[in-house]
Order: sequence, then C-alpha cells, then structure tokens
Amino acid sequence: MIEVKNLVKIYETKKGSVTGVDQVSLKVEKGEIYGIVGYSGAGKSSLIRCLNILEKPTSGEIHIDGVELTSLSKSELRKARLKIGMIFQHFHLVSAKTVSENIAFALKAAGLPKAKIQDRVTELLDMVGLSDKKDVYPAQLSGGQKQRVGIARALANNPSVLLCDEATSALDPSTTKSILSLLKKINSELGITIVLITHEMEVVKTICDRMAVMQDGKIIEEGDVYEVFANPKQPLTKDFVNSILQFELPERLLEERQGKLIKIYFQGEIAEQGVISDVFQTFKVRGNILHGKIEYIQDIPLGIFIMEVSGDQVEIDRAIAYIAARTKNLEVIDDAA
Ligand SMILES: Nc1ncnc2c1ncn2[C@@H]1O[C@H](COP(=O)(O)OP(=O)(O)OP(=O)(O)O)[C@@H](O)[C@H]1O
Repeated sequence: MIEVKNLVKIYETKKGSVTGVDQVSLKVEKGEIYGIVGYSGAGKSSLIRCLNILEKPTSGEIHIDGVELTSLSKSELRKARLKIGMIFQHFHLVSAKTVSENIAFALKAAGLPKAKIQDRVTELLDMVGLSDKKDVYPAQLSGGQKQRVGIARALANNPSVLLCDEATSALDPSTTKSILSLLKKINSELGITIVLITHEMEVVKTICDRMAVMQDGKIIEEGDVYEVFANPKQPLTKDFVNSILQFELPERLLEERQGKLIKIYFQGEIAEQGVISDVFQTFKVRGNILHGKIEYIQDIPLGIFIMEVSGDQVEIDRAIAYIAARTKNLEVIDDAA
C-alpha cells in the first residue's frame, strides 16, 4: 500500500521558489493501478519522482508497504528502492550494454549471485516477450521493445510497486496498447501495484482502477475511474473526460434542426437495454440520432447520444420524460420550437 501525506515539493531556482507539488495526500491500495492525469506543468513528474525519492520532498511523508521513505538513511533508502521499480518515457537504457546486460545490471546492483543472474534475465525477457533480443543493443530496438526492456529491468528485483513516468508518451497508439496490456498482465499476474502519470485519458481509461486529476501541484479530483468518467466534477476533469467522450456538432445541423435536441448519457447496464428503440415503439415521435458513442470503461458501458426528437409536442414531452426516467441523465440542449 502507498500512502502519501501532505507532500510538498518546492524547487529553489535563481528566479525564486517554484512549487511542483502542493500538499498532496493520497492512498493507493495494494494491487491497484492508479493513474494521475494532468496537463504539462501540473506537477505529475514531481509527484511520481518523490514517491521513490528520486526527487527529495520538501515536506510530507511517503509510506510504501509500511516504510516511511523520507526519513530513511541513504543505505536504507537504497534497500527500500529495490521494492519500487520505475519506467520512464525515454526508457533510460544504457546504450553500450546489450538488452541482457541492461537487465543484469539491476540484478548485480541488488547483489544477486552471479550464477542466478542469467536465469533471472531469461525469465524476465520471456515475461516481456523479448527472448529473441537478448544480445542486441538498444539502438537496434523499436520504442516499444525498448520500453519492454525498461519494464524487465524495473521488475528484476521483484518490486511490489511499479512507477510509470509517462511510459507510453513516446510511443505510437498501437505500441501504446501493447505496452498497456503488458502492464495490465504484470499487475494481474504478479499483483504489483502500479502508479502511472500521463496526460492522456485514453491511458487512464484503458488500464486504471482509480485516478486523480492534478492541477497547479494539487490533486483536484480523485476516484474510481468509471465514476470520474461518468460524473466529472471539476472543469478540468470535464475537459479530460470530454477528450474521450465529447464531440462538436456541425453548425449546419444545429441550424437545420426541427424538434428538440437532447443529449442522453447511458451508464452501466442501461446502455445495453435498447431505450431508444423502445421510445419509437411507444411514442409517436421521429428521432434522428446526430451523434452516438459508447465507451467501455472497466468493461462497463458509458454511452452518450445526441438526438433530435420531432413530432407532436405532447408526444415529444412524453418521450423525453420516458427517456429521462430510464436513463436518469438527460439534458435538453436546444428547443427549435
Ligand atoms: N528541476 C526543477 N527545477 C525548477 N522547477 C521545476 C523543476 N522540475 C519541475 N519544476 C516546476 O514544477 C512544476 C511542475 O512540473 P512537473 O514537471 O512536475 O509537471 P508535469 O505535470 O510532470 O509536466 P510535464 O508533463 O510537462 O513534465 C512546473 O512549474 C515546473 O516548471
């Protein structure tokens, strides 16, 4: 379990003090994948780098598996860090060492006997799907393969926590997908707790259980990923959610509309229950779906539809009341009448 209490990181620069992290407190349960999202400069890197004291916090506490890290001596910290793996956006591999040597390096540093190192490297390469690349140098690898080496190295000493610092930001969308599924596999098969920072909601949507939104060094919203996507509260969180769920309707469609324009959010099972087709069977209205999208978050559907409903005014009102009762989340955007 990770527990952060009142964490502050202030950088002293020639131009004065800059606050990177401002009184952050959070808890990550064992075995969770926890995502921290925010725009550039929000403090995500500062926060994640404080979690293993790569960046020394100005004040506050970091508890990982019951050990408070900010008060450890250098040698105690070195030992504690073996239980905290980390991967980076730009991989940080040693270019003059082969894939095997990059991983073996972490094992040597931890004092694993020489005879056991090769077996462990083989096991790790198998886990990340790179057994055939053991003798090549990083320059001969793709970005995704480099990150797999980074992951193998981070897992070398059986950590209980894996910190991911924008681990997929330098990768294309399909490589990002494969790295995220590898992280998910590591989490479920090895039970490793994962904390990741990202500026992409797609990453959070794909693998996280819980999430936090950061702005100006602070955590401004936190919760279960589905809940945050379904009911974002802060304007910035809404922005991030909209990057996945939202869309703009062309002006022309708005000008040419005839009936009422409604926006319907479907959450959970209701998204699969054919509410829209029931409406047309029950009421004498015409409907024109202008936009529709269903995202699956943690395998639960979250849908959003924009529909123009036209016909007799009384029937329109009855149809809208019916949809509102079934979905519990309907907004009349615009009324042409
Ligand atoms: N070494 C440093 N010295 C001075 N200021 C810093 C340092 N590192 C970060 N900062 C400042 O701390 C604040 C938070 O930066 P941080 O890099 O943690 O944000 P971020 O959300 O990770 O952004 P990015 O994704 O762009 O890295 C910013 O104002 C940044 O300028």
